[in-house]
Amino acid sequence: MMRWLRKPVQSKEAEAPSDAPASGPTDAPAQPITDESVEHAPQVPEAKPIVPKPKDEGPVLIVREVHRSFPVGGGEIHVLKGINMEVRPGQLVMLKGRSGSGKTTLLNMLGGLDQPSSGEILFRDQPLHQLNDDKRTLLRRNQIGFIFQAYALLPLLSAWENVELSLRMAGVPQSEWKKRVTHCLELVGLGKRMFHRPFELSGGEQQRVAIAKAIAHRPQLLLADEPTANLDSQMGAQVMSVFKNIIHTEQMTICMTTHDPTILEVADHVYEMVDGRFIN
Ligand SMILES: Nc1ncnc2c1ncn2[C@@H]1O[C@H](COP(=O)(O)OP(=O)(O)OP(=O)(O)O)[C@@H](O)[C@H]1O
Repeated sequence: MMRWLRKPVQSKEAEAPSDAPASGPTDAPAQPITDESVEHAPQVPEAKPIVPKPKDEGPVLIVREVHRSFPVGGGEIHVLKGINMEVRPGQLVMLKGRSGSGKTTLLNMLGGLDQPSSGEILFRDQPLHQLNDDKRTLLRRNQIGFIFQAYALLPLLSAWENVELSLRMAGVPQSEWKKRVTHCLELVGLGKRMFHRPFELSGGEQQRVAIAKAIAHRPQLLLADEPTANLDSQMGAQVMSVFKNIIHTEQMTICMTTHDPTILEVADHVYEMVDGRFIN
């Protein structure tokens, strides 16, 4: 479901690119997942760390007593009811819970797409809950990557062009595009599919293009809303394998929502949400 689109929040990602260069680690050598290895991947393959986990310099995200209510009709619906959590560098954190429990509402706030009714969200010590729209847009553009259940690729552009577009939007200098696009597509195992358009790719391959697109500008934090929901179990396992690989090679931190109990075992931490609260 295109859940992010129905929320009354604004993304300015489509506006003119910022001049600020993307920050983050320099290209670590890609540990390519070849098309062959990905296609024959076991359930959830172990990622081989080729560089150490990112140095733990304190939490990437701190969430304190977050509440979120929405006006509905003449009243109000209280969706998040006092969320506390912490995400540390290099972690893969999952939010699990039934439909309607509030996972997407929380993920939107972690990415600065929406703001809490009360409470605090610190992203690398920056108070997301206090930043205005323009500052949150800039922070998202440079430091956060998003992956949606429905891939969100531009259908007329090739995999290459889709990833390149994200570098253009983030204001990354053009001289870096070729190397970075190649690196990201190889990293997700699509070195041989770079010039295919979305309709020429399988669902799993399209999701991997979406991942390459989301990480191209080297965000510190990658947020994914049900990234495996449209995929069969083998393709879902491939996506999880790519996530583990990205954490090690790109020094990123990932927070995702899921319904799928079969992928929970690869998480470093699972928060279970019931009716707007964590029960663990
Ligand atoms: N903008 C909004 N206005 C009113 N209600 C909203 C709004 N956004 C979310 N809600 C409500 O908040 C509740 C939680 O929604 P949310 O999308 O966060 O759940 P979820 O756990 O992500 O569900 P799913 O697994 O189906 O994606 C739902 O009852 C939903 O209708």
